[in-house]
Amino acid sequence: MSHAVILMNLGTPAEPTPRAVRSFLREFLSDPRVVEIPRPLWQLILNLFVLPMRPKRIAPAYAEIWNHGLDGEAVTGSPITYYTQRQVERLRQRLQSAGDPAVGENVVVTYAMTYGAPSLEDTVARLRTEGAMHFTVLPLYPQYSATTTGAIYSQVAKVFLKERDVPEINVVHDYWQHPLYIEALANSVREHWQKSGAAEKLLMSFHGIPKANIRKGDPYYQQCVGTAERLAEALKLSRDKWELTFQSRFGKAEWLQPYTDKTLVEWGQSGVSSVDVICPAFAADCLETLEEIAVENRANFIEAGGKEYRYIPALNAREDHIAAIEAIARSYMRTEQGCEKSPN
Ligand SMILES: C=CC1=C(C)c2cc3[nH]c(cc4nc(cc5[nH]c(cc1n2)c(C)c5CCC(=O)O)C(CCC(=O)O)=C4C)c(C)c3C=C
Ligand SMILES: [Fe+2]
Ligand SMILES: [Fe+2]
Repeated sequence: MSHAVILMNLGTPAEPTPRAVRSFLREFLSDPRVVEIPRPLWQLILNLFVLPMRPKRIAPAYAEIWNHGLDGEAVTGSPITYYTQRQVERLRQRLQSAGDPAVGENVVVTYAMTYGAPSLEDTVARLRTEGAMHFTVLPLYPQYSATTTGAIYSQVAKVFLKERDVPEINVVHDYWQHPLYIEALANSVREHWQKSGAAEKLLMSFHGIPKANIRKGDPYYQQCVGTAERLAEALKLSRDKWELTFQSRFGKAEWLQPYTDKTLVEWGQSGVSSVDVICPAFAADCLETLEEIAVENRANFIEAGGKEYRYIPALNAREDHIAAIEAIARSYMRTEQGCEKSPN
């Protein structure tokens, strides 16, 4: 009998083809946690406009990042899956060699994706047959949003809906202010500065969500601001040296601002010559960092007059990141509770 730790991230298409991207986007964008437009209207828009067109446009971008890593890392397949698998391996090593008998040999570490494969449902079913009694689900989203972490809570509830003896489940809510997460981010910036020198500005770009979600109570914006302020403080950066922006806008509604792409163009035009970009909301490099930030926005900035643009990789499987993830997982695991089966 054992504890199972399940790392979760968004997911990715099975292949970088329009067909596979369409199937992934259908599942992802049909989730009412992600798009809150009333169902019949959204299903119409999704089936008439988004799914016939977007996959053809996005598949070539996926093809560009497929098998491509930063700093010569030999990535295979989709980077988000590759890095999540490396995180699992490193966390497994740390937890299993911890010498803590309550955790030690009894802990199983694996991952699931909210959309695409492997699903949470399949993963939990497999772990149950292997004897897992306690589950710690760790969404790799440092900042809570109903569109990401909230969607995982919904899936957890659904997976156990038909079970009589529901196991003990802990879901990590957020970790934007965890000191080890902030420290790992700060270390990654400092290492980058040591290698390449510090640029004029540090841009902290977070994945956006619709602005209306914040008005309805999503705490995501406040947690992004909190993260950015803590990171700037750890780096001893004065307020004029950094900015917080939001990327990856989707659809016609107003999203959180300032927008990353607009800010970089304005900076290029107004004489900012060098910029370092970090994406603290992404635990693993993926399409939104490797393509949108490292390629598209670089081109925007240079075209607008900027000279040097450097993307600081996501924390991925860095040891200090895994140390943070380990501490967060442990704080949610009730190891003092044994894993024995109830007497019958
Ligand atoms: C309404 C649409 C979307 C919301 C809200 C949203 C929030 C959100 N997403 C992430 C993290 C990731 N998103 C990724 C890709 C992606 N996101 C959307 C749309 C919304 N995201 C789309 C349509 C896509 C697919 C690409 C595209 O068609 O543009 C990814 C990368 C996946 C990969 O395969 O590499 C990540 C990671 C967060 C953190 C977030 C809210 C906080
Ligand atoms: Fe997204
Ligand atoms: Fe246990």
